[in-house]
Formats: sequence, C-alpha cells, structure tokens
Amino acid sequence: MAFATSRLLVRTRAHSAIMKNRNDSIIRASTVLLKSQQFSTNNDPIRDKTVHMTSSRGVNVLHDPLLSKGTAFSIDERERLAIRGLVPPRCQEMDKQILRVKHNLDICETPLSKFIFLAALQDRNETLFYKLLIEHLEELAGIIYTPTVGLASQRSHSIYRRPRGMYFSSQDRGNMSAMVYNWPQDEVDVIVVTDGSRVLGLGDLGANGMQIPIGKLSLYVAAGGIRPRAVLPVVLDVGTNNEALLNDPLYLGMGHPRLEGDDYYAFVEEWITAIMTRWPSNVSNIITIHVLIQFEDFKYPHAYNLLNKYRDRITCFNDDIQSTSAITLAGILASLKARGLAQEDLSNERIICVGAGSAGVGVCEGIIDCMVDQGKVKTREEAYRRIYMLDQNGLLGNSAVSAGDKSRVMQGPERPKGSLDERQLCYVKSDLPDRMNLEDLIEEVKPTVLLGLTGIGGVFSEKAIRTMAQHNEKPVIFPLSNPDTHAECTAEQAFKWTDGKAIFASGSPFKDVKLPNGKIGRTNQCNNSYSFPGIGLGVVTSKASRVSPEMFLEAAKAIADIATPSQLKEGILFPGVSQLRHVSNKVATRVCEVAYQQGLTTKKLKEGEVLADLVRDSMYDPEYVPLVNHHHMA
Ligand SMILES: O=C([O-])CC(=O)C(=O)O
Ligand SMILES: [Mg+2]
Repeated sequence: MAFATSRLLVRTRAHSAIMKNRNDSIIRASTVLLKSQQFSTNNDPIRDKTVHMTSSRGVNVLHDPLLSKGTAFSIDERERLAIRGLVPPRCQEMDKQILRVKHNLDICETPLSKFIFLAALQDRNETLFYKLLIEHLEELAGIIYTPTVGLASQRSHSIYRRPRGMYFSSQDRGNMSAMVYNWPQDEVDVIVVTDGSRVLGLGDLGANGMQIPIGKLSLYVAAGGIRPRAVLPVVLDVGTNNEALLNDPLYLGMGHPRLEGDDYYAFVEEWITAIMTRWPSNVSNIITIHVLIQFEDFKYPHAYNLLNKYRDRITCFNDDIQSTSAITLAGILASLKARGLAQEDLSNERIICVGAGSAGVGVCEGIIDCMVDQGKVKTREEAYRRIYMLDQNGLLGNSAVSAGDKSRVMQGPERPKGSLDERQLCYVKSDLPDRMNLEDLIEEVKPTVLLGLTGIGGVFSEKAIRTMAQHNEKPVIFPLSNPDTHAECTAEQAFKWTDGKAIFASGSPFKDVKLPNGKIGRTNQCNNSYSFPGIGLGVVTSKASRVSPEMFLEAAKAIADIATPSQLKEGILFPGVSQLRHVSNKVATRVCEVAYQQGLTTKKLKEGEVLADLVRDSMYDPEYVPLVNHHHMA
C-alpha cells in the first residue's frame, strides 16, 4: 500500500515540520512557558521543568482550575502569587492529594455521585483531576464517560453546579461572532460540539447534551494528551423535542421545539463562521492558529448533512459516523485474526448491521472503504452486497423505496417516513423478502458478524444469537449501542446463547463472563474512545488542514494490529481501556503519516526526526509546573 512504502520518507519530513510548529505555538501562546533554570525558583520542589507564566494572583490563582494546585503550592509560589495564608500551611505533594481524592471518590455510593465528585474536582484542580483519571483510567472512564455520562446527561439540569464550555442558543443568533471572544483562551486545539439531538442511544436531551462534549474532551486530554487549556466543549441549543424536559421547571435549555430545515442549518453556519474567525483554520495553505471540530451526537440525517457540508471546508469530523466506524472496523479486522483468518479476508464476510442511523451507516461505509482498499472487491457495489442493513422495520428492502426512485431521496423532516436516503439505498437487497426480520435473515444469509447500532436495548433476541452460533464456530456479536442499558444484548446473554463461543464487543463496558466450563468469556469495549483521541492528537500534532477518510482507515488498521496472537486466541480484540494512551499514540502517529502523505500539511520535518517520538513528546502529562506571576518577573 502506498502509505507503507513512503512511510520512512514521511517520517523525516513530518518530524521537522512538527518541531517548527511546536516552537511557533510556544511563541504565540498567551501564557508563555520558559525553562525554570532561567529564573530564580529557590526551593521550588519541581526543577528541570517548564514554568508557567500567569497574570493571575491571589484567590484568582486558587480558583482557576487550570492554575490551582490546591495544597501543593510551594512556599516560594505562595509568596510570589500572593496566596500566603490562603491555603493550609503544609505543602502537600501530588501523591498525597491523590490518596485523599481517591478515598473521597471511593466513599461515594453511586456512579452518579462519583460523577458529581469528579466534575467538582475538575472544576477545582484540572491537573489533579487528570492525574487521577489517568492513574485509574479503566475505572473512571465508566464514570466520566459511557455509561454514567448517559445518566448524568439525563439528570444534567438537576445536578447542575458550575458552568463549563460554551452554550450557543437560538436567542444568540446574530451575536455568535462576538460571543466567541468571551472564551478566555486564545489557543484552542479541539472543540467537541453537539446539538443534543441524539445523545448516545438516549435520544433528544437538548442542552443537557453538554455532558457529552465535556466527557469526550476529558478523554481527549487523558487518553489523547491534548492540553486541558486547549479544549472547548460546546452545545448548540436549537431547542428540544423532549416533552419531559420542556415541562421541567429546572431544565436549563431553550424551552421551544427544535429549529429545523433552513433555520437549523443557518444557525450552525453562523456558529462555524464565528469559530473560524476566532480560531482560524488553514487559510489557503498558510497555516495559522488551528482548531479541530468534532461533531458529536447529532441525529440522522443532520449528522451526515453537516459532515458533507463542512468536511472539505474546515478541519472537522463526525465522531459517531467516522470514529465509531474506525473502531468497529478494527474490531472486525481483529476478529478475523481471532478466527484464524487474515485481515484480507474481510471481503468474504457476511455482515448484518441492525441500525441505519448515523452510527450504523457510518460503520458500514468504513467497512466498505476497507474492502475496496484491500482490492478483493472490484467495485463498491460488490462490497455493498456483503452487508445487510436493517432499520426498525426489518431488512432494507424494496418497499421502503422503489429502487432508483430518486424523487423519494430527500433530507430532513420532509423525507417520508419509512423511505431511505441515498446512503441507506446502497444497502437495499431486492433479491430477499422485503422487510425480513432479523431471525429469518440470519437463518437465510448465515452471517459471520452481527452488529447492533440501534440505540434500542435487547433487540438481539435469543433466537437470533443462537442461530448465529449454529452457523459459526465463533460468531462475532457486537452490540454497540450506548450506554449499557441500550446495548442490543448483554455479554452474559451473548456467551450463554452461543455456549461461550461468541467473540464479543460492546460500545459500553461489560465485565468478562465466567462460563460453565470454567473458562472466561472475554468482553471487549469497542468504543470510539479508542479512535477519536488518537485521531485528534494526530491532526493537532501534524496541523493537518483536513481530516481524511484514509486517516480513519489507517487508524482502524493500527488498532487492529495491537492485540497479540495469544490475546486474540482468548477473544481479546483490543488492549484494555487502561492502555488508551498507548493506543492513541499509535493511532496519532499513523494519522500524522497520512497527513504528510496526502499533503494535508505543509510543515517540514528535520532529517532523522521520528514522528512516533514527536507524537509521544507532544502528549500532555498532568504534572504541576512552577507558576510565576508576570509582575514578579518584572
Ligand atoms: O460516547 C460513546 O460512548 C460513544 C458514542 O459516541 C455514542 O454512543 O454516541
Ligand atoms: Mg457519540
């Protein structure tokens, strides 16, 4: 493949370009980082690190979560930042602080109370929050991210404490280009934005959807090494159609039905224009300040329409369509190896995808891209024949659309219910009974892989899964909807109904299952958290101007290559969530290579510089650095 042959050359060029970028970004940073030895930092516990220059003093330092160290300020710092006497006398090191916060977290009785505790910690001291998160990533990802973030989103208005991120609402139309200057950071690397219209598999949660960008960006920092001060969570509050929220006096979003049609797209356009003015992306190859926009949890078909509208204009991607696709493809590729097959056998698979929304269609497009890339199918049409897609009415068949009738291919609410758009149309199977149900379809086509992207808990019936097991030595069962309560089946069910033969992956975490024969049924978390942090890190590090489909394809291959043969044999497809930083590093390196290969960045690399090292070195590590006040310097 082309990427492989030129990788060496790309490495050297890419590296020097990125070094220059880093220097540029350090110089233009509003808060300047300098070597500590250049200043008198007498008795500072931390030497040989950078210092952080700030214009803040006194309580403003203590109450800024990006600056605060809680009880860890040194005597020197207390003096020069005018906080002497404002904190308890003992200077405590971070490991002691970690002991305290972990203990306080452990005595929280419910996942939701842990969520609230962690949010409060993040609002007090981000460095400590990220240290704790990284040290206990596997345990805490399930709190700040799926599944608990789902519950926190549903309750967001009643557990509200402090604001985080930015809200743009229907009453802000005409003002967004001024509002963006209310955000205090001049440098933003990643924005995650949602309109709250399809929060995980939970549907329309309006402005409560804010918890999702916050959670995703926490993973961007913890797993992807993006700097905490360079992330911005955003909600576009265009109203909600959720009656319960509209009638709830505590709800904090706009109390009207969603804007749709032209009003909706004009709203998003105004927001994008405001963002691009405040943090311009690449302008005709002259790379200026750069921001990556991740669209998150937009309902179908808005998710696709926005992606298609902006993907060639700005640096953006849609997480549910593209990163879910990358990780699911990685799971299927790894499962081929786990079944003793080669990754190149993908085109021989028969795949059923239950769910035809943004995630379902996105996942299948990624699989098709890979089949075409492997060259075993001649055309995309041939690849489409390997995938059977169902929506809530069964197999996509003739009745939903009289094939070729483009007049029915419409977007948005105007589209007649039950009809398909041009993306879903590709999967219509005219040679099978129309609207066949899942069980009959499995019996008929004997699929090797069963994917669930419906958002509806329990749609994989016992009969469906048992039939999968009849036809496969190792049936691949991926109930991918989030959170766990919306998974198409549980891990217990998948292993029980396949007599322990399943290769299992879910969107939200499930515990391994003890099988009656004493063996362990291994569960895998096939969640886009394996892909988006690394893709973002790669784009930010390489300063790529666009996020290309090849980046997702290469990310999938990189992730599929991580599990060892013995892990694969046991049914382990990915390393555990505790290894996310390692996975992100690998993904980001591959993404950088693609960026250089495709000419999506113009920065030069120095001779001999290695891209993988550069990615690793650019990752944020939560450690306290000495704080110095501008006035003190003068
Ligand atoms: O957030 C997650 O766990 C995965 C995701 O993007 C979704 O389900 O919408
Ligand atoms: Mg999502």
